[in-house]
Amino acid sequence: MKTAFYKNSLINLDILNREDYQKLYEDGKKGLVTCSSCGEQVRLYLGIQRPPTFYHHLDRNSFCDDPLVESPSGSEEEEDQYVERDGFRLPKSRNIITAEPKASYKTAQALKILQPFTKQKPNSPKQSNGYMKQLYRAGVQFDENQEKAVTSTQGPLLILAGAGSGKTRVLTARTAYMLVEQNIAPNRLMLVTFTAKAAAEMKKRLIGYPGLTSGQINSIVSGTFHSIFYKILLHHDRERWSGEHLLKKDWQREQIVKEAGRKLGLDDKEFAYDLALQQIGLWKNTLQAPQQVTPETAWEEKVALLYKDYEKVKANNGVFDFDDMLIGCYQLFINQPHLLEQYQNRFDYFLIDEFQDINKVQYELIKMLSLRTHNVCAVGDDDQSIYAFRGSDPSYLLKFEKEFPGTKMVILNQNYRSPHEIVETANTIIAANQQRHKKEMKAQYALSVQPMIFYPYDEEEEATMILTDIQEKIENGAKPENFAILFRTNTASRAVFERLAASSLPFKMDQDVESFYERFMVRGVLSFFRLSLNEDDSEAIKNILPSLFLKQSVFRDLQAESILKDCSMLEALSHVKTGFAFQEQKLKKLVNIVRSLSSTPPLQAIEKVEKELGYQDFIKKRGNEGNKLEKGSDDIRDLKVAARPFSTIMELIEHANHMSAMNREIKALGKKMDNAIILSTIHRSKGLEYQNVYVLGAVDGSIPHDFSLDSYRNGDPQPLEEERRLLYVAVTRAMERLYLSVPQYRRGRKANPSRFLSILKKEHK
Ligand SMILES: Nc1ncnc2c1ncn2[C@@H]1O[C@H](COP(=O)(O)OP(=O)(O)OP(=O)(O)O)[C@@H](O)[C@H]1O
Repeated sequence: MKTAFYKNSLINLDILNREDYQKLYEDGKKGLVTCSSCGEQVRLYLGIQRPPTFYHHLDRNSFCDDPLVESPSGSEEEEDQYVERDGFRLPKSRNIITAEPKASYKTAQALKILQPFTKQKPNSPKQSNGYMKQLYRAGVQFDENQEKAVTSTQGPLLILAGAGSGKTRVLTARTAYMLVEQNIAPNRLMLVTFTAKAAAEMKKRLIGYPGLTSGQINSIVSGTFHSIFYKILLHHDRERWSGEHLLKKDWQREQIVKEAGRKLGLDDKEFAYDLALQQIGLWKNTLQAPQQVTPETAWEEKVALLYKDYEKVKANNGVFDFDDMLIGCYQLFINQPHLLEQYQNRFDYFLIDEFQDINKVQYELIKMLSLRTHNVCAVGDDDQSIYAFRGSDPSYLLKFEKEFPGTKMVILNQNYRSPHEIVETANTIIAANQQRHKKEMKAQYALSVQPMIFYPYDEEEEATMILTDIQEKIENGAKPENFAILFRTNTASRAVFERLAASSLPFKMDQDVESFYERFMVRGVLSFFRLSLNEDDSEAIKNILPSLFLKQSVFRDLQAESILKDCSMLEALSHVKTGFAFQEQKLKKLVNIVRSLSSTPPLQAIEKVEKELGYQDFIKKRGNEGNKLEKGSDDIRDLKVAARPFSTIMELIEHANHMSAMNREIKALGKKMDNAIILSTIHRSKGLEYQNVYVLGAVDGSIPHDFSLDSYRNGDPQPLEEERRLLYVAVTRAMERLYLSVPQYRRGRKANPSRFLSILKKEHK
């Protein structure tokens, strides 16, 4: 059904502005839309599987005929036939207008897969015997290459394992094989994983393998680089490296750099200290001491000064951070060669997972420890290297054969996770990367269900369409834990979060994701709104000070002023003496502008804050502070999209409060929840698999991220290649179905489909 009654008018989906679909969808749920024929309540279907249509709420499968379409009278000008009502452009008459369709609905598209599926069973191992036979009998199968990777235990070995090719299976079987078949003492083996979770998963799998005792499994030296090397440090200097001296929390580290920043005259709330710490971590992980750093930008120059101070303060107070665990061990081995020798003799075999994400200090540690035996087994996939911003360097994987002479290489290219259609899509995407070992994944089966690209109008509709799709699938028997919604950066998940929070579906997300409305820039704008509603909101006053270029110490002056002059905190701003006539003048004008916000509709109010209260200038200034991943201006554009459904700032503030509370609640619940839809960044999804995967925002600027496009324009193609790998990682998480979302508008502007998808269309049409 294309037509319905809404706000006393007959509306037609083909003519309605596309941006109004979402509102119509929501009003349908409130019972405000009725059938054009029978008068029953109808709702708008906004999903992926079918084009938008009205359906009867009480009986979804019964549809009435649309009324006969009448031609518009030729005398009236087209525009005269419409009336604006509540921001909606509605036809004046109760007849349907058959004008040119204004909507640009684009039907979801199944990617046609050119390469037909040919069932090519991977070679079975020629003649497995000994422990391998036992594994087979226990139901753990291997193909020829997997078995080769398991049983080639002597000398350096590089296992290039594509996505879903069973590298976890191979690593665990190899460990078991060495212990049972080759009688290697478990404590001669070092097994390094990227996360503690992966190490636990490996142990869990090992317990299920034949011939192993839990005593043996527990004697293996396994864990992350940090956990293993920290134990070594503790063993040699328990006092210095005691856990109580560890800066466990980000805020502890931030406190030190902030203190250093104050000495440099940097503002606490204004300077991007989180990013500064990330940069310091990157320098540390690439073994660049403070005096060795060569800053490339003015921002890096400031961070380099903070780095110097940070290290000095830590040393003076006898505290250390996580990065120091690896650097400390590296220095221990360099300064005390006899200890290095001791550990070289202690370990015979090294198994390193996720080798593509190894950084310099980790690499150097393994290199020096394995000098005696060269028994290093590196497992990795250069196509899944996505942590360069943290100092990871896939070139260690690419140059492994050179660095470890006599390396044997095994390529695992059978994908056991996903059907042919998904594997082919992933192959096509990643083939465009220049810097990689060329390899093509082969699927084991085809599903005849193609990955889909769908085209929501914007982020809001994207969230609605995905939720509809999930609900449909759950009604057909799927479980919430079968779904993952993946995105490039956390801010991109706002609309999906809001839609899920309003539904009864269980979902969970990473613990460190702050609510969109708590983001620094967003909080700043909302604080102006809060002040317009309550002129004594002291939290809001504190939050707006940075954007007025006032120090936090001004807060105390304002408190005093408001008592002395018996005025509100907001009014007190007009009495602040900054010593700059221009600034004082601005503060005087500010009070009335802030007051006027309470009666301004949210979108205009945001613009007022930007233009009349100088927020745009503030963002521009902060934009120079080196943050290349998250721009303040993007947050404000996101806020405008989020604010669209609200007619007053009071409503918007209530919504923001509610969403922040939901964020805390979901995080608290999430820890205990296993059966839930997963909301995750692509980075965090690595190594995991889900039946149904939705990838948000497959548009330029999101994937690939804007900053990588900037780098590309400036002649550096590396970040763009990493972005392509990110899409590859996202796509290869899907075990059955994959949906790529290409919103037509993002952050209020027309968006272009991700350049990474153009090859799919070319190849697959
Ligand atoms: N030889 C095999 N036969 C059948 N199934 C297999 C085989 N090898 C691996 N699998 C299955 O394939 C899936 C993917 O394996 P695994 O999770 O070990 O892949 P991975 O290489 O670690 O993936 P990624 O790097 O993409 O995270 C798992 O469900 C695993 O049980």
